[in-house]
Amino acid sequence: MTDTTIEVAGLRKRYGPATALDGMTFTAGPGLVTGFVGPNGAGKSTTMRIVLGLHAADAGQALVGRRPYRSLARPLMHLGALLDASALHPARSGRNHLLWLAQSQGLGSRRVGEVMEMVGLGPAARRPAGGYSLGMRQRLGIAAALLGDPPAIMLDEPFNGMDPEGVVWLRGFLRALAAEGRSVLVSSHLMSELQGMADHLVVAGRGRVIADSGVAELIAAASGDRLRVRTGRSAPVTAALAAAGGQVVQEGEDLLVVRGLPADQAVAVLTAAALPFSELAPHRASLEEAYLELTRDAVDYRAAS
Ligand SMILES: Nc1ncnc2c1ncn2[C@@H]1O[C@H](COP(=O)(O)OP(=O)(O)OP(=O)(O)O)[C@@H](O)[C@H]1O
Repeated sequence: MTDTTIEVAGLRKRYGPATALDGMTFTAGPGLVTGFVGPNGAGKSTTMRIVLGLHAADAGQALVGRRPYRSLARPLMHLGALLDASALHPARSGRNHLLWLAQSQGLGSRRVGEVMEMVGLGPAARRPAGGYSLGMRQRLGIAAALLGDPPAIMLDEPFNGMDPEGVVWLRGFLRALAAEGRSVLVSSHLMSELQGMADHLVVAGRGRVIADSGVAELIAAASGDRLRVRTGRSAPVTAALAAAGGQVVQEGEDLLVVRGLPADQAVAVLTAAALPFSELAPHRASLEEAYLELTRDAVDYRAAS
C-alpha cells in the first residue's frame, strides 16, 4: 500500500476576529490510528476541512501522500473522509447516495454493495437515508469514505450518536483498517472512545498542537510512580508506608494512593507488619486522566463548576 501520510504543517486560519488555527502541525502516519482530540473550538474540524481543500488556510499547508488533496485526480482513492454525517439527500436511499458518489469517481456499483456490507448497513441499503438514525448516518458516511479503498481515512467525530454496540464495532473496524497499513485520523472529544483503540494522540488546544505522543507514553507519564493500596486498616497501613518513605494520601474510605515507594517494597513492609490489604498495584491512568492533565490550561469553554 502506498504511504499516504496525512500531514499538516504550520496551518493558520482566522475567521474574522477569531483565530481558529494558530500553527497546527502534525502527521498521521500509516499503520496507526491517530486520535485527534481537544476541547470544543480547538480547531479539529477546521484542520480537517483544510486537509480536504474545503477551506483555504491563511498560511501553512496540508498534504495527503505529499500532495494537496485538491490536486488529486481521483481523491476518494487517496483519502476517504467523513466530516458531516447529515450531509445527504433525505429522500435518497443509502445505496443510491453511495452510487451517486461512486459514479462521480468512476467507481462501479459492486463496490457500493461491498462497503454497505462492511459497515453493517446491508439490510437498510434501500431505505431513504432521511430515516436513518444518527448512528446509521455515521455508518453511511464511513462507507462513503471507504468507497475508493483509500490508504488514508479521516473521520470527524465518527462515534457521535453511536450506541454502545456501534462504538465497539467502530473501534475494531478502525483498528483493522490501520492493521492493513492505512493512515487513520479520528477526531473525538471523548477519551473513552479512543481508549484501547488509538496508537497515537494529537491533542489540540486553541488552534495548535499541545501534545503529540504515543498513547502508551502519555498514559505512563500521567500514571506517575503511584501505587493504589486498598485496605480496611488505613491508619496503621498509612503509618507503616510513611515510615518506609512513602507519601500517602487517603483517596477513599479504604483506598490509599502512595508515591515514592516501589510496589515490591510496599508489599514487603505490609507483610512484615502483618497488615492486611486486598489490592496493591501501580496506578494506571486512564486516557481521560492523561488528557485532562494535558489540556488543563487550554480549555476555553469550561462549564462552571
Ligand atoms: N465557518 C466558520 N466561521 C467562523 N468561525 C468559525 C468557523 N469555523 C470554525 N470557526 C471557529 O474556529 C474555532 C475552531 O473551530 P473548530 O470547529 O475547528 O473546532 P473543533 O476543535 O472542531 O471544535 P468541536 O470539538 O466543538 O467540534 C472556533 O472558535 C470556531 O468558532
